[in-house]
Amino acid sequence: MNREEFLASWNEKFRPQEDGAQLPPHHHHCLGCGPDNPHGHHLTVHRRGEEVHATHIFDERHVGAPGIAHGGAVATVLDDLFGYLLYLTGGPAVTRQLEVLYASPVILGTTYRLAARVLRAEGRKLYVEADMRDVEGSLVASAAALFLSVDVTHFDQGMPR
Ligand SMILES: CCCCCCCCCCCC(=O)SCCNC(=O)CCNC(=O)[C@H](O)C(C)(C)COP(=O)(O)OP(=O)(O)OC[C@H]1O[C@@H](n2cnc3c(N)ncnc32)[C@H](O)[C@@H]1OP(=O)(O)O
Repeated sequence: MNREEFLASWNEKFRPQEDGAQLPPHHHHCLGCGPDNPHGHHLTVHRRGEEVHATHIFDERHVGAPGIAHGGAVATVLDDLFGYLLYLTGGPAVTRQLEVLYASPVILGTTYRLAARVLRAEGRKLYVEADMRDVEGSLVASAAALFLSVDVTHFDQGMPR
């Protein structure tokens, strides 16, 4: 994606989102949610009140120990889910710090439910938390992160030169 295409999608992505709405992917090749990334998680995320929710099944592409999701893949999904809170807070930000608690193994081929929320905002700082549970409601992982808001020039660093 070039800079012009990225900017063109900006206003559409950060418009107000109704409760219940499916939120747009960060971009089409995003590792967490891009529908066109063959290595990605293809997360589908909805607004639920002041939270964002997703249902996810990890597969063989995300394996760590046999039959168990790699911890980095779990962190990727939690981090990307945090990125959806930005549609509720109204502007782009990036992860400055991410902490993941792995409560029990995440089993491939199993359905998990994820939810994320903003704890507080202080200037550019956005403190967020998320949890991932099995269908019985038991916690398998949780995360806390600090996002820092950025302006569009931040993303120039990744654009083709
Ligand atoms: C279309 C969709 C697009 C939207 C894109 C969404 C995509 C979502 C994808 C999922 C999320 C990602 O993976 S994002 C990708 C991974 N993250 C990144 O690549 C970020 C790499 N890091 C950076 O570029 C930089 O470190 C920044 C921009 C995050 C921050 O740099 P900076 O702007 O210079 O900030 P800095 O001055 O250091 O700190 C700002 C303030 O925060 C405080 N601060 C800094 N760290 C901490 C800390 N750990 N705990 C408390 N406070 C802290 C500082 O003291 C300071 O406070 P004070 O003095 O002001 O009080």
